[in-house]
Amino acid sequence: MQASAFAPAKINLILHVRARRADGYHDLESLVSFAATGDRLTFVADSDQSLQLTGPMASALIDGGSGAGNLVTRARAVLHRHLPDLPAGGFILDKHLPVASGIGGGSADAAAALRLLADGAGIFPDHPALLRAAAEIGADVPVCLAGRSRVMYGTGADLGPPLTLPAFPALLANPGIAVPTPEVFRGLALAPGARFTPPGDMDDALPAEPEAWPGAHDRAGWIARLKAGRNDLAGPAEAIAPAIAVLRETLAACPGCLLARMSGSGATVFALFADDATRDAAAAQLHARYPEYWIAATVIGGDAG
Ligand SMILES: C[C@](O)(CO)[C@H](O)COP(=O)(O)OP(=O)(O)OC[C@H]1O[C@@H](n2ccc(N)nc2=O)[C@H](O)[C@@H]1O
Ligand SMILES: Nc1ncnc2c1ncn2[C@@H]1O[C@H](COP(=O)(O)OP(=O)(O)OP(=O)(O)O)[C@@H](O)[C@H]1O
Repeated sequence: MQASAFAPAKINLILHVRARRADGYHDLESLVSFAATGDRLTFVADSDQSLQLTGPMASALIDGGSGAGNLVTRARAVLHRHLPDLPAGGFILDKHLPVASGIGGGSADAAAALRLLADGAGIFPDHPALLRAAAEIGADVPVCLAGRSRVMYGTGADLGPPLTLPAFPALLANPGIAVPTPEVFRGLALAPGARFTPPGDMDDALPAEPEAWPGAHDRAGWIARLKAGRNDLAGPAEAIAPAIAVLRETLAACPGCLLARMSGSGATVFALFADDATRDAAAAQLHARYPEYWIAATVIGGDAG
């Protein structure tokens, strides 16, 4: 028996930092959505428990990525502690997303592994053991488990209800510069327990309820709402890697671009476009200017999450 699951890129459309906690982690509020671009994870029942890697980004993972440090292997080990009766088998990870790039590829892979193992064990994906395991594996794994657009709170374990966004033609672009997540958070320079002060000290709370957000077909409403938000990690990430700001500004200046913003702790920048034609023209322009960058023409929101 073989089963496969898509592991889509996670996009932080808005990411507001709230405070630095006593344990050093930062409380966040983030509107998260998903792209139609991602990795693919296949579970091969009854084969050995190995992890094989294929795909253009497989070599970006340390040690070939197939060791215990891979989040797919870790997901299995953590879930096994919660649910001892898991199906035997191995995984094949077809890796397409750039590693450590702010679009949660590892988290998406871990979430896909949890879904496949739960399915093989005849367990529903909303089983509490799955949610507990997800939160234990990493901050972005709970939101990746269902892969639906929603607001996430705290360090990622508290999730609002699913939201429906229009499907936006989009580009994802990564300059190939590693910006380590801990260093980006450190760049905020918040003391333990200190609150983050938003620009102008505005009330920028992100509501959870769908009624508080624009309707599923209100494209202009969504863009206005997204523009009113920020990614508070962009400043520190761009200080570490100024190429991110150049990329963001280049995308924002492309005809038809509605919004360009960094995702997560970077360095990937996403850009939403008015239509497929302007997106594809921007992709061609970007590729000509930065042939070494990873660029994916995709869709964010809609059916993709
Ligand atoms: C920035 C986001 O991508 C937003 O979706 C995530 O919160 C980051 O999630 P992640 O990559 O899974 O991060 P983790 O591996 O859990 O954390 C790496 C390091 O970043 C810092 N960190 C991370 C998340 C958070 N809310 N506050 C933090 O201060 C901590 O120093 C932590 O040790
Ligand atoms: N299957 C995997 N895919 C990607 N990274 C993995 C995987 N397994 C382990 N890792 C490790 O996890 C770390 C984070 O990788 P990932 O690609 O999820 O980061 P990210 O895109 O910055 O995520 P986030 O947006 O959650 O911060 C990297 O250091 C990487 O080596």
